[in-house]
Amino acid sequence: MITVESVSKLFEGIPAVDDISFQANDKEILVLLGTSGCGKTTTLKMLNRLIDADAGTIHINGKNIREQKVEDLRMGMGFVMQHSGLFPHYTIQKNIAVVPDLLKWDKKKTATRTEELLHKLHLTLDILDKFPNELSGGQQQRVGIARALIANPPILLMDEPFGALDNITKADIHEEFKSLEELKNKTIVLVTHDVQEAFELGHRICLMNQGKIIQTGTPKEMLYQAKNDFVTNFFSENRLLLEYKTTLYSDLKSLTNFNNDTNFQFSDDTDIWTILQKLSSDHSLNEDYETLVRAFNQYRKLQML
Ligand SMILES: Nc1ncnc2c1ncn2[C@@H]1O[C@H](COP(=O)(O)OP(=O)(O)OP(=O)(O)O)[C@@H](O)[C@H]1O
Repeated sequence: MITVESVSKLFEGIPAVDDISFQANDKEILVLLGTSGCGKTTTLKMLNRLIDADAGTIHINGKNIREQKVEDLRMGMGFVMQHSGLFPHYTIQKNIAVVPDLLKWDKKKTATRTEELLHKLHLTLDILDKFPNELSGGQQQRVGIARALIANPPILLMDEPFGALDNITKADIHEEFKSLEELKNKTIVLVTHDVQEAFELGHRICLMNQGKIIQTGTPKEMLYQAKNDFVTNFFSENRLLLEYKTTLYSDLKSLTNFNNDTNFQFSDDTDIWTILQKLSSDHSLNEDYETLVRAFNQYRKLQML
């Protein structure tokens, strides 16, 4: 568990991060969300002491990060940097082997683990002898993730890990990311300015503005229990889509007017957006589509009461 308490950071007297507190629970994906310059990256870098906080404390599993060696701290954390952060003059193989080399792994162990990760991340072995600029943006970002995961750290810090991808590629990668076994037991703090990404990946979201955390909560809490107008306005542009994506089939099943006789073949944790997309691709399912939309609208009304 990561516990951040009353942490601040000033650059040239100006607060970049201003008295923030939050917790990232074990095995959750906590997203730091906000517009450019609001202090997300500074916050992330304070967790692994790439930047030292000026005030406040950060504990990881109960240990103050100031009271341990920086190298030890960082060995327990993978860091995926903005724009992949690969060393341009290193081959992919060398880029991935940075941490194993520091840990003095033998060559065979590094090669085996590298191959395992490339396979899991759907990368082919032929990229190992290439340089980063010979790979697509998506491939580079996957290599960045492989590099961060190689020594299987319990914590993963990710700074705009999918930032260079277009929206269609992003949506595919989000799905894949969520289903990666390798990530399931990790505590992940992920920085993004992309609202949809925050909603698709985050178990909880810290919404930041001007160095402060305005609200922390689940995606649903952000939508239906917004703390103030800033939060409401931040999500207003995509609101309907976000509501579809955060509402699950199980939420609607409990509604009294939901026609459960219809033979919906969806699991309880499927979101309504996904179900509507599937139903809309088949005209014979028009009635099911209508039933679902009616139930969704009733659910929305109840949430907003
Ligand atoms: N090394 C630095 N020196 C001076 N000012 C800095 C430094 N690093 C960050 N800042 C300033 O601190 C503020 C927060 O920056 P930070 O990079 O944390 O924001 P961010 O939310 O991650 O933005 P982005 O999404 O654009 O990376 C900004 O005003 C930035 O200009």
